[in-house]
Amino acid sequence: MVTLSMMHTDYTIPAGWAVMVCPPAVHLNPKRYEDPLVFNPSRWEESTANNASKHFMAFGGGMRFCVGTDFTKLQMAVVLHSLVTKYRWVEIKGGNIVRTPGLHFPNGYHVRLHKKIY
Ligand code: HEM
Repeated sequence: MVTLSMMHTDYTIPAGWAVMVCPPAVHLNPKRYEDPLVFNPSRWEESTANNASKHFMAFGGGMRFCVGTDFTKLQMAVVLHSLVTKYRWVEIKGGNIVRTPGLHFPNGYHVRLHKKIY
């Protein structure tokens, strides 16, 4: 909560306003992440940091840092890898993306998965 009106860059933050961090805006910062809108899991290959930083806060930070972080990353790697390599994806309908700045699919995004036959 801002107790006294203050200026930040060109913006005035009036007294009484709450200031919150917007993680999606942080995670889509092109100055920090190359082509942030591109699905590129390989971007994390060189990453050694496992904790929150001011540039990565998907799992919170500080003393409330998500205890499921490592489990979740492993699950996502296994499930996503399987979905992408073992199935063919066919779009059915939807797919409009709204960033507000959170990611929303207002009409849903329907796909049909076909198991690949080798
Ligand atoms: C994509 C998956 C996940 C995301 C994005 C996520 C995100 C978060 C975030 C942002 C917090 C911090 C909340 C706060 O600051 O109050 C949190 C806390 C927590 N998460 Fe997760 N989480 C995920 C998966 C999981 C899983 C799979 C588990 C358990 C197996 C888990 C267990 C917890 C617990 C217990 C806390 C509270 C930690 C504490 O307060 O000390 N999370 N998570």
